[in-house]
Amino acid sequence: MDGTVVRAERLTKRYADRLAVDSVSLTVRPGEVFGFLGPNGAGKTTTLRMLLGLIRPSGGRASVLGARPGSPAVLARVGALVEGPGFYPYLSGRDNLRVLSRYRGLSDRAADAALDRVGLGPRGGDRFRSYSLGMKQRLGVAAALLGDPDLLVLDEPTNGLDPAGMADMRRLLVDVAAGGQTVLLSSHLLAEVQEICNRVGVIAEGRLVAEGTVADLRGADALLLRAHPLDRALAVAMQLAGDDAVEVADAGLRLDAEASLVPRLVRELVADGVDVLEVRAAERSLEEVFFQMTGPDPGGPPSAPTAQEVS
Ligand SMILES: Nc1ncnc2c1ncn2[C@@H]1O[C@H](COP(=O)(O)OP(=O)(O)OP(=O)(O)O)[C@@H](O)[C@H]1O
Repeated sequence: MDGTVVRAERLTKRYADRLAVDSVSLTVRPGEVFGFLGPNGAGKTTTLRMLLGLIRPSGGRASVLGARPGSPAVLARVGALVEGPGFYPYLSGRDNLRVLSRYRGLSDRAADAALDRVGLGPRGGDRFRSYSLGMKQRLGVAAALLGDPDLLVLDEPTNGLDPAGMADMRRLLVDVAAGGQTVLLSSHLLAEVQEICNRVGVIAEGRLVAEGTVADLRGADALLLRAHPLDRALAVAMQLAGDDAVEVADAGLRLDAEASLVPRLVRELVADGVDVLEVRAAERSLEEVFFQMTGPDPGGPPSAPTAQEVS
């Protein structure tokens, strides 16, 4: 393995004339929580299914833990929650896990350990059908954790959970990664990804539009300048930061430049007779970035969404 847990290269899936996944390349590194973020129908599940060897790509290739997705050596080291797991409603959570555990040649102890790991130990004797949605979802993660896999692949693990259930799930996943396991999860919830993921891949209409850390994607190195008169300030700013690095925004200027430019910028503005009213670092929220990248006019000004959910 070359230091990556998952490597997808131009992975593509076509259904008739629909390109569900269009040439997606990404890497997931050991021990990280990688968030695969995109609106409904963007191609997240299809990509995860290809990485698990559940469906065959129409093009491109992928390796998981250094081998072909779905190969027996890989399957033993990957735990997944992609389609809702089929649990027996009349069996207890513990017995459900023991069934799965035996099926995979593991001991009952492995099942009990996984149950404890997701905090369901005390309710392990209750029937599955009496579980809340959050508990069912946690049991699904416990099933994926059976046998301590090196990689956990989870499709929308917090889908349908209430805020407390979501917070529980987030804690659990951060805890899993802290123990050294790698987590690849998909989500359409920005806040969630922002909170728990080390790195993010953003997918829209089948295409990966960005990959990087949350800080990378936000592009923290920008400055907002309010000054008068604005046209003179614009000329000075362009001279210093470059023509393409300055745009008019929010009744001022936005410069793609590092904070180290501020003293020189202010000096030159003042020397040119410009009144400097405000200079500050601009940090875009991941939400703004997301809408900018996935919206109908990529690269245009972001809309101003207020909801945390993007679909
Ligand atoms: N078996 C299939 N046959 C035909 N089209 C499919 C099939 N599976 C997925 N698609 C289409 O591929 C596109 C991507 O679907 P996918 O389920 O991967 O998206 P997603 O990002 O996981 O969305 P969601 O968050 O709604 O699950 C959609 O347009 C979907 O209708």
